[in-house]
Amino acid sequence: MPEAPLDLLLLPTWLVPVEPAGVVLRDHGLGIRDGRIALIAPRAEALRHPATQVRELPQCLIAPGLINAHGHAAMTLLRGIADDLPLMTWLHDHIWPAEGKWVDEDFVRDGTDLAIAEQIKGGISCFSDMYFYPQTAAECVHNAGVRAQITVPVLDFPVPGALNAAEALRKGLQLFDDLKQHPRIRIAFGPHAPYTVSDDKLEQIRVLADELDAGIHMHVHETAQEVAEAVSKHGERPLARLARLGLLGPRFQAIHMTQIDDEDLALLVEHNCSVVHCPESNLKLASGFCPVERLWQAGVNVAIGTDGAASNNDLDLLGETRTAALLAKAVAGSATALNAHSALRMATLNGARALGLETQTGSLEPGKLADVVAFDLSGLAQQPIYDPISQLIYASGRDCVKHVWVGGKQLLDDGRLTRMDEGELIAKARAWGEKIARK
Ligand SMILES: CSC[C@H]1O[C@@H](n2cnc3c(O)ncnc32)[C@H](O)[C@@H]1O
Ligand SMILES: [Zn+2]
Repeated sequence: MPEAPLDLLLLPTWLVPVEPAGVVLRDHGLGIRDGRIALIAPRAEALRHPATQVRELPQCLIAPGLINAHGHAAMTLLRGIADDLPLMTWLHDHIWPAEGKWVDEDFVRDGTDLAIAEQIKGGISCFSDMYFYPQTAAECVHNAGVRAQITVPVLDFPVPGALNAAEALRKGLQLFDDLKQHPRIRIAFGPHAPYTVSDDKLEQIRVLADELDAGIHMHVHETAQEVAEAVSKHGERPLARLARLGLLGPRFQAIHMTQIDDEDLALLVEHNCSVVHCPESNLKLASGFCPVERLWQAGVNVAIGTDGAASNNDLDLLGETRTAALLAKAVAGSATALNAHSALRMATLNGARALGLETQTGSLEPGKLADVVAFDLSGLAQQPIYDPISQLIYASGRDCVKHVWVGGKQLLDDGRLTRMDEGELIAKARAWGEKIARK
């Protein structure tokens, strides 16, 4: 039977599949059919395949869509509200009071839409979210066409949208049920941090996550103070406590991990956990430095996240990847640590692996979902091009992002959002800013 035509054939100058590692294909085509990558072949061969639409992308590099493995999407509406403070002052004296006062479903809807738009414009095709009213965030993701892991937030105290952890889990389980067949949304558990979630709730989450084969996404070892306080209160480091409670495993996503001793590293390796590195949030809150090179050499899967816009203050994963590559060298004391190719892998395939999506996305391989970003490297600041990946990571900003496809659907076309109204998003964000600033 003759092959069905491709829906779309992309013809970039450079194609970076990420897997196999280190490969840059020049003058190749990528064909998309039914939302998946159907073909990767040299240009002349690719052109022999009938295609409904052919898109020439001269001087563009196509890569897997970037994956922001940790954030709090709706916090875009709190961007810049409390800068230049350490984590606990920032959280206790500013962020939690502001969230208590302002966060409702409308806040989450408008803030999440803003975050999704910013992320798509920055080449992000998939993100992880830990915030209140996860059902509202899921609606935003559904409508926007992007891919996401939405986590069910669990804390020991009342939060917007849930009077207690039992209510948060009840609503969360409903969300698991409602969205179990969703093609772009994966629900996971989001116990906030070891210092805000008690053992009984963590044990409950372990049982539920095992039953549902779900991810567990948690801030862990964000600061030295967190670890020191846990040791003095409970005589145990937080990661060791999580191991004792049975939470660690390949579905466990440890966010931050700026403090890692030999036993911590052994636990991460033994349980095959992922670490999500958020270098800019760690720098801004002076939280500490994640030893990325040490983790990488030990075989731990390290992904990258921006964290929320109130501690970063942008959702620019390309910029975050550059920061990660530069910081890894300083922390390791070695300029060979985390080269540009490895950094791009962290921002794509390792993110997919952390979120349990590595068979579906994170690299450009036939059969995978067509989550693709096209970066325009034709600008003055990118010349000359010896190694396009070096140019992308070390010399390019998110203004180079030209097109984004998620599951073969184009969400960004020549820098313009195809499904979201940028003017409306800006107007809503300004209205929130004015309302919050007045009080
Ligand atoms: C459970 S909803 C998310 C909760 O986490 C807060 N938050 C944002 N950034 C951080 C961070 O770096 N460490 C700890 N907690 C953080 C956010 O404001 C929400 O309250
Ligand atoms: Zn966070």
